[in-house]
Amino acid sequence: MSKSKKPPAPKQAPARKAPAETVAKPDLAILRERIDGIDRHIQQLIAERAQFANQVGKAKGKLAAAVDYYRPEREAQVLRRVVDRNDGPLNDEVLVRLFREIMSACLAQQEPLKIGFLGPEGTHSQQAVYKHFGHSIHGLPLSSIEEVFQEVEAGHADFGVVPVENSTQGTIQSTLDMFLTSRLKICGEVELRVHQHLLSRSGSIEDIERVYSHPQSFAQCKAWLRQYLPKAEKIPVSSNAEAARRARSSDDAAAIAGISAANVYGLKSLAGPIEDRPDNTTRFLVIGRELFPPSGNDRTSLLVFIKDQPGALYHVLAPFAKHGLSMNRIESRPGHTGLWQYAFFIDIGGHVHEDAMRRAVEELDEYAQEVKVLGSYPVAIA
Ligand SMILES: O=C(O)C(=O)C[C@]1(C(=O)O)C=C[C@@H](O)C=C1
Repeated sequence: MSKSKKPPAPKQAPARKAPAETVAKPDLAILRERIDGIDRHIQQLIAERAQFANQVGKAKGKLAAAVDYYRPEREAQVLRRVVDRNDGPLNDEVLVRLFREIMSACLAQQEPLKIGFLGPEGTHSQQAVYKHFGHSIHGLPLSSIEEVFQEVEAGHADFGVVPVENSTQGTIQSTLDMFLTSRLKICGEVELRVHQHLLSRSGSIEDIERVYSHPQSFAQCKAWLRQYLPKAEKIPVSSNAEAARRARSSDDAAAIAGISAANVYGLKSLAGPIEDRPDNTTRFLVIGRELFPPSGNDRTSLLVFIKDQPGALYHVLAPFAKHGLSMNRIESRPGHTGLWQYAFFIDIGGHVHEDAMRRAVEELDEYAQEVKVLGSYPVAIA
């Protein structure tokens, strides 16, 4: 969709600058009155929107649970329109966040969604949950990526959010490997800019003798640690939030974690952001029990099992090229069913309900031992 921009204002002769004393200052009381009026209007519109969303819920019929009302493809369309309409001054990310919260609250009128994530409270996974589902949800902090899959499979959680790759550190293999055997589907993706901080209960970096963090976060801050805390002991733990929990026990300990862990565990940020690359981003997948319809800008993830033989990779790639589909990512892993059998994880632009993708998958199916559609889901927004 093309972004409709306002036409440029007609050129005028530059206004002559008035002497300083004659420039009229905006009247604070008048401006606040305008803001009050706009707030009244926004509130009225939000209430009206919530009523319509409630009616949409009723139009869907008597459904069993909140998860049956959730429509990620529709939410993606709503948010893309927000981005298309945006002419500032707020940026796309901010506006998407606001509208996401409105939809989250509208959906929670039925019942809040239950979302499992790699806990405890304060992890980047929890931030990814809020970014994708808004705050009107019931978050379930779980102790491992495996447990997130199990809780969604068992129906105790409606969806799960798991990290799959980081721009600095690469793939999170334990997540990919879960898909080798899981029946769950990928229903969405979230991209989160990850900022790391050095957190401690003491106010000073000179006191720090031990640093706790997840191995991935240590790796993201390697150069910074070498420069500023070369002598401190680095202790790997299961999550950044666990690191923050440990760091609160003494003044000579610190954790590398997101700033939200500082609030949860009562710590101060001694330095941050401290990640070596300023564009450090983690991609998360939303996992659920069903496949949703196309949103208009989707990605499909496939798992293709293939024997290690000449031309294997060519046969995997050829059908997508033939049908004009672009591949974003391909990664091979040893399969789970036999020696020298390989599994390719592939991400391609498009949805399996669309013709080109359906045909490409059918052609691939003839050659591969097994093709598993892991999911077709809206491309991450802002
Ligand atoms: O359009 C729908 O199907 C709705 O239920 C409404 C709405 C919204 O607030 O816009 C709410 C929840 C869904 O996940 C998608 C959109």
